[in-house]
Amino acid sequence: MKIACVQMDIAFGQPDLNFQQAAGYMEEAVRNGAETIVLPEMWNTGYALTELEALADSTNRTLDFLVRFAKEHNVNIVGGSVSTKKQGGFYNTMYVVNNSGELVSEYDKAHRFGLMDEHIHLEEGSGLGTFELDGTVCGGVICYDIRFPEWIRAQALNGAKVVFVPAEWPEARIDHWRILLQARAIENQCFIVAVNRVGSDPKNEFGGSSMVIAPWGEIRLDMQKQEGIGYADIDLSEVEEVRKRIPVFADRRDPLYDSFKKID
Ligand SMILES: NC(=O)CCC(=O)C(=O)O
Repeated sequence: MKIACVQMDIAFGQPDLNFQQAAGYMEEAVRNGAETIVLPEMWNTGYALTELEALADSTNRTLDFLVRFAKEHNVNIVGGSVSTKKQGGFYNTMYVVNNSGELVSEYDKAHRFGLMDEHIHLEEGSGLGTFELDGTVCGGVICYDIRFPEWIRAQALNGAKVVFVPAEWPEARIDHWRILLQARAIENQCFIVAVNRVGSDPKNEFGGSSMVIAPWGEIRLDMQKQEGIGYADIDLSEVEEVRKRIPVFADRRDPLYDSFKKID
């Protein structure tokens, strides 16, 4: 699977500009042979959370755009995430469209990040976010979700061999980002494909460092703070190989963990 990570800047509260930018990067990725394109978190509006009533996608604009592009170019798209308006309120939503133009996942961010006011403006999702691309079970989580190891584990236990992580992660905590992603790859013995934005908004400067991490923990792509597209080829047989070498999944002891589960 040749993956293209789009580490873009995002214009604050300007969806039209962001759609234009994303389309440009996606066309470049296709020209360079990408089979799967990955976008960052909230790429339509950025964290313009107080303006969601006017700006959040309530018309399927994103989905139509991704479906059309995927079909026309025969490419999978992990559509980062966008702000959406649905019944019940606003969400931080990841759409995944396969290379036939079929929507294979619509995942709403499960854990809201208080330091960026998500708990005030957004609803939380409750779906798992696993899906299939080219016959491989994949997972998708969004940014702050990676601080919850049990959440990524749930995806791995449901078969995910590649977990995609779009983000808007500030530079101030970029060391957490790097370490958490590497830990999630090693403990779940899966590929992690993580795409963060660069640039800044009125409150934060963002740290880039989009990465592709192999199941043994090696960093195969590290974009640091460079704006643009990074590419990595991933060989899915590595997942089986690592899981055979150290059979973490076979050695797990669910009944033991359950017996010590703290009930509030
Ligand atoms: N957009 C986010 O979820 C940011 C998460 C973050 O910065 C963190 O430290 O966690």
